Amino acid sequence: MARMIIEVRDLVVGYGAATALDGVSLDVAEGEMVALIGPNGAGKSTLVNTLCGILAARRGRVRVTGDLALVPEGRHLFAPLTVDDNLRLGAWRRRDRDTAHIYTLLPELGRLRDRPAGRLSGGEQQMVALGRALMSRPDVLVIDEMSLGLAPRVVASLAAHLRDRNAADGLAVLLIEQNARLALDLCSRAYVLEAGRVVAAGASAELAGSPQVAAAYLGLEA
Ligand SMILES: Nc1ncnc2c1ncn2[C@@H]1O[C@H](COP(=O)(O)OP(=O)(O)OP(=O)(O)O)[C@@H](O)[C@H]1O
Repeated sequence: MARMIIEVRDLVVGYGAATALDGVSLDVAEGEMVALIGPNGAGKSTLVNTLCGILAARRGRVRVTGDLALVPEGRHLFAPLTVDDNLRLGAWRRRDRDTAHIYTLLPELGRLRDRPAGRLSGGEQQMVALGRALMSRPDVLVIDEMSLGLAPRVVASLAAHLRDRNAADGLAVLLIEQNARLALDLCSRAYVLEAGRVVAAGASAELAGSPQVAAAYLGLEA
């Protein structure tokens, strides 16, 4: 059986009197690409912050076995620093901060390496955020709203890079997306989170074929 990289069991997380995650269980195995979809306010960011240790569980547990890197919503690049310097920051915990392999993996970044990150397009910035996360040579990437505000062509190219890293290096991915079509295309399994609870989970192909998911997330008639 594949080793689990992320294991979330019966997780309860809240803010003050409010409960944002109410008994969530979710797994990502080694080399697996898993999607988490859900509407605004479902609890997706709360889960990301709990996985990263920013928020504490009130009940249940979160276990991450291996190195996790986050591609955060909104990218959070250092605008005045060059692309190359932003990439280096992704390896701040490592002795090896050589960026050469990132330009091989993501060739689009090569011609941008000396440009300030703040003067790049949204798509270029997202590519830098992905490269920065890959700098730590993680076992699993948690990607929060990768496609937000980006043109379909850019999204397709980011998705192709993720597929390549998954196929070539066994990189596991937890893709948190409002773009359900992208998430279900790219990932083999998916969870649907609504109001802090997992309301559906399973193979992406099965979820995409379910009338409820199709109607709520894919814009198709139930
Ligand atoms: N700092 C906070 N204090 C109080 N309540 C919060 C806080 N952050 C989030 N919440 C609430 O927790 C619930 C889950 O929010 P969360 O941001 O995790 O959802 P989300 O799925 O990431 O939404 P979005 O897609 O809009 O980013 C929501 O009801 C939200 O209002």
